[in-house]
Amino acid sequence: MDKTINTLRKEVEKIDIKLVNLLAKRFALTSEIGKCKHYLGLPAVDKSRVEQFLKRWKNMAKSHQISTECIGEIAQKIHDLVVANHNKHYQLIK
Ligand SMILES: O=C(O)C(=O)C[C@]1(C(=O)O)C=C[C@@H](O)C=C1
Repeated sequence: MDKTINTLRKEVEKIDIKLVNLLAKRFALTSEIGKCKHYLGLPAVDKSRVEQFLKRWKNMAKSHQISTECIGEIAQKIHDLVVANHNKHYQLIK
């Protein structure tokens, strides 16, 4: 049993590393988007893109049979962090 829990934890840790690496890549890309928005005079939030983003995440949650509410909260948090970063670094229009 001890061996099982340790093996499972090792797998979880590997996934955590992948998740954080992917998040770092996503934040780097959205930061570039923030720079583009600054030069193009666009606002930090793009409502239609947020809706698509949340819908995409929730659909993926459904296909994996995991909570759409939980995935929606994670997606919303990521979006809010991106918008905060856009506003902090690029002072985009509201
Ligand atoms: O695509 C953009 O315009 C972004 O700034 C990226 C992003 C996202 O994290 O996916 C964040 C803020 C916008 O409201 C929409 C989408």
